[in-house]
Amino acid sequence: MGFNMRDRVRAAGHEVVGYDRNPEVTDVGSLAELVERLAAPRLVWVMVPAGDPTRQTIAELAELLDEGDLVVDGGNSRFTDDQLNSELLDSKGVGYLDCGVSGGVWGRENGYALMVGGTAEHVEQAMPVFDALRPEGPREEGFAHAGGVGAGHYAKMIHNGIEYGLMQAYAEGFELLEAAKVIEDVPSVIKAWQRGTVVRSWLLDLLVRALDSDPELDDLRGYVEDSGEGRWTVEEAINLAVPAPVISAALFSRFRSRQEDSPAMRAVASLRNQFGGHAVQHAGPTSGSGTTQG
Ligand SMILES: O=C(O)[C@H](O)[C@@H](O)[C@H](O)[C@H](O)COP(=O)(O)O
Repeated sequence: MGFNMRDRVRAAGHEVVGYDRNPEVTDVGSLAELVERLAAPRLVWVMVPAGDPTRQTIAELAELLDEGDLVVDGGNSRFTDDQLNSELLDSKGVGYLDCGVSGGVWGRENGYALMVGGTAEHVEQAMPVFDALRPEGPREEGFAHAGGVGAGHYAKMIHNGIEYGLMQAYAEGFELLEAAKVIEDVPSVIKAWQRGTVVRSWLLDLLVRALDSDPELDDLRGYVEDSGEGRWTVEEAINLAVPAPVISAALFSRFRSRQEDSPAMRAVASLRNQFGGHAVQHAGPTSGSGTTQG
């Protein structure tokens, strides 16, 4: 993603020096070299995996940068990391902004929506780069200064929680259409929702795109990873006592997708058999084929 963002910022006429551990895409051999190549005051955009990789990169930058420089963490860091990163850099006179970035692999062409946390002064310093990255059109439709340090990543976390819920709703609708005998052409129904309907959206457009090349989605296994944002959203819902049943269910559906078989459902089947003598299916080579009464 950083690679695409570099291209977009360059295309807007800015000097960009990129460092990546992959020698095929990097412009320089180290962070130290990157800092040397840029004239102060510098803006360093960190776009690495959340957690330790981001924390370590920022700690290294704190040693290399000069007073007046600015670091933007554009990764999907947890918002609670931002205060620590900001304090560390502040002790060296280096500014810090956290920036939630949405747009994925399409952002290079369409622009990236940006949600930023930090001081107004730092936001102003970085605005030429934000303007280069955000989608064309009114700034407020693809950019928000959401609040102080942490607000950008908080906004992105909630955005991603919503993303989980929306995807899950489309997915369940897809399965229901597939299961119904009365529907003869599932992709055409979903395609027809793209214009005029209440549920039209970019995610729906992407589902149509996926169905164009694989009408029953049977090239894929129903196995879904997560990279943290949905979990943090649910944790935050618990902390704030805000009911978030849709996002929670969407997160748990992903966990369920990774199980070959469900221990919980084995327990339910077993109990139903214990108290009511209801039929169960037995595991083993003939798994699923035999049922017995308790
Ligand atoms: O807005 C975006 O561009 C996406 O949300 C992007 O940030 C990424 O695709 C998600 O982080 C995936 O999140 P999960 O791995 O948790 O599904």
